[in-house]
Amino acid sequence: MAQTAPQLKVAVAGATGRMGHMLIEAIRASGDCQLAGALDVAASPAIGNDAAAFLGLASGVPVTADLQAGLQNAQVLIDFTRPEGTMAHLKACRAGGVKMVIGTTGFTDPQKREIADAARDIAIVMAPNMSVGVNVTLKLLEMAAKALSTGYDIEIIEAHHRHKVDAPSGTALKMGEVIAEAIGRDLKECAVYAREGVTGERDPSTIGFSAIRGGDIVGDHTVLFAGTGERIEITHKSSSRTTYARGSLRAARFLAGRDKGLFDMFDVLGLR
Ligand SMILES: NC(=O)C1=CN([C@@H]2O[C@H](COP(=O)(O)OP(=O)(O)OC[C@H]3O[C@@H](n4cnc5c(N)ncnc54)[C@H](OP(=O)(O)O)[C@@H]3O)[C@@H](O)[C@H]2O)C=CC1
Ligand SMILES: O=C(O)C1=N[C@H](C(=O)O)C[C@H](O)C1
Repeated sequence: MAQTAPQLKVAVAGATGRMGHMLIEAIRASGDCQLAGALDVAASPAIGNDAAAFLGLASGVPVTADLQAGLQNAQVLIDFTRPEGTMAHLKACRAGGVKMVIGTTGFTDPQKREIADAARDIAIVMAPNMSVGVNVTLKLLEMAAKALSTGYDIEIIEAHHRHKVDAPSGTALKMGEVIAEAIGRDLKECAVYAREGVTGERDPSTIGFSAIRGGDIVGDHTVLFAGTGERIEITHKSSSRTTYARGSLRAARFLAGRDKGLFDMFDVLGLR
């Protein structure tokens, strides 16, 4: 008799959001993962509906706001919601021994510390960008920043859709952190998030951020190293959210072999 391989049981938080839908579609198409739960806010009109109804399909998994019900069959929760939602899900996952892939952005430092603390009990992959391309770009930036640490002004420009609620994007901040670390600066001390009025000349030790919001832009990031007589631009452009969903499933599979610890996409992709 043919043996069927065991499937990874994955729950999705923010199941009716932009990423939630992409994830449910990717899980159904994967062949090795199974949708095991679908969470959303209690006020969502989709509560009680089948989580795959937006695809015209039946998964047998209802959208629920009850964390215990949504997590009871899951090995991993993939969370693309808001920081306050993620923190509530984190507590439930820690209590229930459910691993987490966290794609949500906009966390405060205390929230990040709480996530790191939870990783003493459960395995977590957390990254502001799950795409392979962005994570390879982060490695390119590390190299470029080291070579261009003096004589080049560093500016990070990001553009996203009109619905995005946090700025700068988590990816832009991560780019800033990677660059700052590569050249021995502290992003908290050198980041400039806004310029208006008489700003004075640019301080060469700063890293500037600019955020554009409009239309349906999926996510563009450019790091500009502006020198005298030349400038270098390293750009990544997302044209579809499928890359984030595929990366999230890679992260979920990576967690299948881990019991605890905090990991990122460098760990998942072997880029460390
Ligand atoms: N790491 C990565 O690769 C990527 C990260 N992101 C990040 O993922 C997050 C979600 O993005 P996106 O899918 O576009 O956003 P959406 O607004 O489309 O989806 C968010 C989902 O989370 C739900 N939600 C909102 N607040 C809460 C809460 N307090 N508790 C539980 N659920 C909640 C929303 O429900 P409702 O709509 O009913 O309020 C919605 O279903 C953002 O932080 C974004 O920056 C996005 C893309 C890639
Ligand atoms: O909100 C989004 O859409 C995205 N958010 C992430 C971020 O804040 O970096 C990743 C990607 O850029 C899309």
